[in-house]
This record gives sequence, structure tokens and C-alpha cells, in this order.
Amino acid sequence: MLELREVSKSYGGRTVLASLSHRFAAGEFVAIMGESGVGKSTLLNLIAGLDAPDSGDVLVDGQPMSALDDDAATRLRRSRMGFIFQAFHVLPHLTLRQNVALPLLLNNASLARAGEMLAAVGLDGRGDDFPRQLSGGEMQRVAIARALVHRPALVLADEPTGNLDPDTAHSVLELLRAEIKASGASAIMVTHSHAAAAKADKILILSRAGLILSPNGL
Ligand SMILES: Nc1ncnc2c1ncn2[C@@H]1O[C@H](COP(=O)(O)OP(=O)(O)OP(=O)(O)O)[C@@H](O)[C@H]1O
Repeated sequence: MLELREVSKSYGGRTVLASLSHRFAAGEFVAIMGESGVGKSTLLNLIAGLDAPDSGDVLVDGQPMSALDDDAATRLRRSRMGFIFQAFHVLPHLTLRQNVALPLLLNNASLARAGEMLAAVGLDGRGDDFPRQLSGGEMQRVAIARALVHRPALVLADEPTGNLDPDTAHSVLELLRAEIKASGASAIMVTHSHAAAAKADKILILSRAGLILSPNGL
């Protein structure tokens, strides 16, 4: 469902990703780990279509992203992807229900599922609350509900439990995994946390050599 084909990306003459190829299987939850600065977030941004490779291509369902104009890329992102990124954090001036409903609104879909998703992440009855009334773990659960509400085929998460205590991180990741598996979505999670990565089906290490399956699971 997702393929990287000889993807390269440089910043100011410094090569971050060099001819990276990888095929992600449908329905798989993959963690990507690797040293700081190796290009994990860069890769996630390229997959999200938030940035473009210098050469090579990202293919979604066999469709090269480079063949899409901005509008088509935006539509693809909105309908087929869900994001748990710091940059797309829960919006403070919207209620929890409005936050979760946002992807539905952008896809002209019925908003009814927003309440269902809030209930699914354990926030039933909190729909009229505002983000400032939430704990960090509750906020991440809202982000998960929003990322999954429109049944995306691909969920992208960048350090989804970075600022949470270990117990809360554990329950947030259990929830993320359960929701991904229930919906049959594929997911790619960038993380430095071995505990978080252990929740995935497989762990890939990004290095100068490319994306390589972690031999011993961690
Ligand atoms: N917009 C940009 N402009 C210039 N350089 C950038 C840009 N984005 C990333 N870089 C550089 O590309 C390299 C890879 O950054 P990236 O954030 O992808 O790494 P990472 O593996 O996610 O690191 P970390 O684990 O520390 O978050 C870094 O050297 C970074 O400084």
C-alpha cells in the first residue's frame, strides 16, 4: 500500500536520505527507530506528502505522489491518512468533539463518528470539554481519535508518547494499536522509545545503510 522508490533528500547540500527503497505491507504497524538526525522525521514528512523528495518517489496504493498536483495530494492526505504529529496538535479553541470531527468535516463525511471515537478512546461524555481541561495522556487519546476517525488506510505517528509518563505512554500505545488493528489500517510510528517500538509488529532501523529490519526485535 506504501512504497518508497529510491527516495533521496538533501538539505543545503547535505544528503539526509540517499536512494531509500522500501515496501510497507498493508495492515502492518511498523516502528522506525534510528540515531538522532538520521532522517526519521524527514522520511515521515515525505510519506505524508508534507515535503517532496529531490528524486525518487513515494507511492500510495501504487500511485506516485509526484504525479499529483497540490489539490490532489491534499485530498489524498485528508482521505487516506491520519496524523499523530506535534505540528497537528489538538487545536485549543475547538472542543474535543470538534477536534475529533475535523477530518470528517474536511472529507464531507457524517460527523456522527466523532462521538463514537471519543468513547472508543475512553473520553465518553467529554466532547464539550476544551483541550486545556485535559491531561497529557488524555490529549494524546484525542489525537489518536482524530487520526483514526475517518478510517484512514495509513496512520503516521511521530513520537506519539514523547511527553508522557511510562504508564500513560503504555496505555496510549495499547489504545493506538487496538484501534489500528480494529480498523485494518497500516501505521508507521517514528520513536526513540524501545517500549513504544515494542508495541509495533516490526521495528525498522533507519541508518545511512537504509531501512533495515531490527534483527532482535529491538
Ligand atoms: N527543513 C530543514 N532544513 C534544513 N535541514 C533540515 C530540515 N529538516 C531536517 N533537516 C536536517 O536533516 C537531518 C535529519 O533531520 P530529521 O529531523 O529528519 O532527523 P531525525 O532522525 O528525525 O532526528 P531526531 O531523532 O533527532 O528527531 C538533520 O541534520 C536536520 O538538521
